[in-house]
Amino acid sequence: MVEKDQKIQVIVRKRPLNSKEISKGDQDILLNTSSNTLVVREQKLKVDLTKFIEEHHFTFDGVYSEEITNQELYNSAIQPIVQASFQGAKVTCFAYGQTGSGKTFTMMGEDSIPGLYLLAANDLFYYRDQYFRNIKFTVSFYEIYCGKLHDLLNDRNQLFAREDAKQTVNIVGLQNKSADTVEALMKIISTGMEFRTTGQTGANDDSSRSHAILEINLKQGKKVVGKMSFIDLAGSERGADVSGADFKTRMDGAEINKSLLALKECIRALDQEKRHTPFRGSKLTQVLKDSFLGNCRTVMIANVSPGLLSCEHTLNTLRYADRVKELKKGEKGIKVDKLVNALMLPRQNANVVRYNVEEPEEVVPPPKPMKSEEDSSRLLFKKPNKDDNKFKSKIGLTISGSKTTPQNPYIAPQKAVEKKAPQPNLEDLSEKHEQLIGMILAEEEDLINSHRKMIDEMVDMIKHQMGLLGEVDKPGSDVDNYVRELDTVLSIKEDMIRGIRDKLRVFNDHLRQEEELTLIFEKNKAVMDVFNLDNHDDDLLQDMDD
Ligand SMILES: Nc1ncnc2c1ncn2[C@@H]1O[C@H](COP(=O)(O)OP(=O)(O)OP(=O)(O)O)[C@@H](O)[C@H]1O
Repeated sequence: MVEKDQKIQVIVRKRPLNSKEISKGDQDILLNTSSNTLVVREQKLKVDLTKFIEEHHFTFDGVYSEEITNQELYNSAIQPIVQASFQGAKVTCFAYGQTGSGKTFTMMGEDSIPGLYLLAANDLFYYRDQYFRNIKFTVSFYEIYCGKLHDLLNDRNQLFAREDAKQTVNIVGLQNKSADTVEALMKIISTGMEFRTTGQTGANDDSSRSHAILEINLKQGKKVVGKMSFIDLAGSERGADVSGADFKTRMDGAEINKSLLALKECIRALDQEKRHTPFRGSKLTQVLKDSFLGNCRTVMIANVSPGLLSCEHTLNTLRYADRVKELKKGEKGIKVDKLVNALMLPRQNANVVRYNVEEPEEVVPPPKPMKSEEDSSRLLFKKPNKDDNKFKSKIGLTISGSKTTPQNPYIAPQKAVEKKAPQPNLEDLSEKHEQLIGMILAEEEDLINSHRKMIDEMVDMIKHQMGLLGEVDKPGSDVDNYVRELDTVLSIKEDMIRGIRDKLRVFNDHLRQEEELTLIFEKNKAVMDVFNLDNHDDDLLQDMDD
């Protein structure tokens, strides 16, 4: 399916809908249109609440549907690089994607279904036994969690990456275990998997917050003559996890984000044969430096969930994978499907197509309101109190000389509405006003809580920075790490301040709007009261006319 000797391949693997998703009524929104193209059918709502589908078209080196087995995926995309590792190449296979998109299923397999680890192990030993009897295998397995290295084959001991004078990155103290049989190799891997981080919360899904790096070295004597690495990357959605509950979660999310961005940049640099590759951008790319230099081959598997409910994450994964490798000119033919062409639907941009949905679709969440615009449309008035006449005296009414009474007392005088949209129904608006007040109260509470939380996080941040300074002051310290962490801390600080400022601004805007609208309301109500009185109090109107 994919070209055998490409240096970099980016492929997509779609998993089937699972029973939970099916029982929730989730729908498959991914369409394999060919062996290397995929369409995401995103359901959206227009401002007028009509539904439409936006199609996003992608092209990769290979797109594997839910029917493709691990074995078929392996034969097509991974076996060629396993073979290349016997020709001196450093080969790397990345699994990228949202939590639950099938990375572990692909890498480890499940029950009696073998994953890529086992399939590759079988072949490594097979080729060795057939053609390269003098080669031995050693294995290391470690993870990067919160920017720190932990040895999965040695009790999760912390490890340190050091760059030597030749700028080779060495991981000091990393265990390298020999594996003489497939079974021994698999045993080492499953031991390492058990050590994968469960994090402070003890939740298993915390493994999705770490990158796991499995390296199988092909050795002739002491010399490494080839290398095969499998990298199970942190859940792609974790990078966006910067609004987490505490400073540590934010740091962690920011670190994952940074490492995934740096990885993308490094692979792009490799693809475009750039002279500079930004390895130092993250701990992940720093330790993988060797795998990006010289004779190397990389396969990135972007795992995606098929359901509508995962649409946003799926699009993020595909966009990331799409940018990892820009297919060369001519390779990226955009195929707009025939139905869409037949409908003469407008193309929004290179790979996005939209059309209306005729049948009512289910599960379409409404778009998030745009803060400034939407909120102002909710501007609300107090419920009119028919007995409340105090405005009459407060407001100087300017009603035209006529005594004609409007049919509907809720309509303000003609003069007032001439240049404006029709007047709102005061009953409705007063109800909405109550909602605005509710919103303001909730915003106030949120603002105060956020401020309190910011102060707590600032304290954590200061402690962290003191630790960082303590580390960098030590002789032979990891300055790259210091620079990266400082950068992360500062950007978290900026985000935090920006976040709270935004809340403050919105809160202030709402307060102001509420004041203005109450005033407008009072004027309207006063007018209304006058018209109500008109039926009963000719003397008053006469007074006002006068
Ligand atoms: N290709 C597939 N065929 C059948 N089932 C699959 C496939 N891919 C994934 N699944 C199922 O989907 C579920 C989630 O997959 P998996 O645990 O591999 O996701 P993950 O990306 O590794 O998530 P995490 O980051 O939480 O470890 C599992 O129950 C798995 O059995």
